[in-house]
Amino acid sequence: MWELTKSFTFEAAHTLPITTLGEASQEIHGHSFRAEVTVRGDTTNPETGMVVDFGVLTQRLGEIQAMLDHKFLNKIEAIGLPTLENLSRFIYERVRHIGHVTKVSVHRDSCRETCTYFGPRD
Ligand SMILES: Nc1nc2c(c(=O)[nH]1)N=C([C@H](O)[C@H](O)COP(=O)(O)OP(=O)(O)OP(=O)(O)O)CN2
Ligand SMILES: [Zn+2]
Repeated sequence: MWELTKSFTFEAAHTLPITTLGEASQEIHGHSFRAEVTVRGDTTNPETGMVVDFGVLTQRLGEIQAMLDHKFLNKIEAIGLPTLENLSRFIYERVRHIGHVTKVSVHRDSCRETCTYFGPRD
């Protein structure tokens, strides 16, 4: 079994109305985010030797990055409130068709925070 991981970064603004961190989080402000998508496979395609072509991942993650980079995340209705939980699920739902996506992590390194989504419970 193999797991392949590809990451991308995006810079985005948000506001979180409800947090114990107070006013700074409630004002509109920006962060650098780093997202990692992991795809699992038991077999490789005998013609390519690959579980999934990183080129396919690069293409799809580029499209998702364009949806998020330099955006005000609160305006993207499909995210909901722009927490790391909702961001990781938003990305998972847009990449899951590529293969067996086991997890999507979103890191906010400046805060030393990471959230990982493993998909819905069966
Ligand atoms: N379960 C969660 N809890 C919290 C989340 C979250 O996504 N999931 N997010 C926050 C805050 O947005 C987060 O902690 C960042 O806080 P913020 O005030 O925006 O960050 P800083 O100013 O410290 O960040 P810098 O990038 O260093 O300026 C709270 N809880
Ligand atoms: Zn924030």
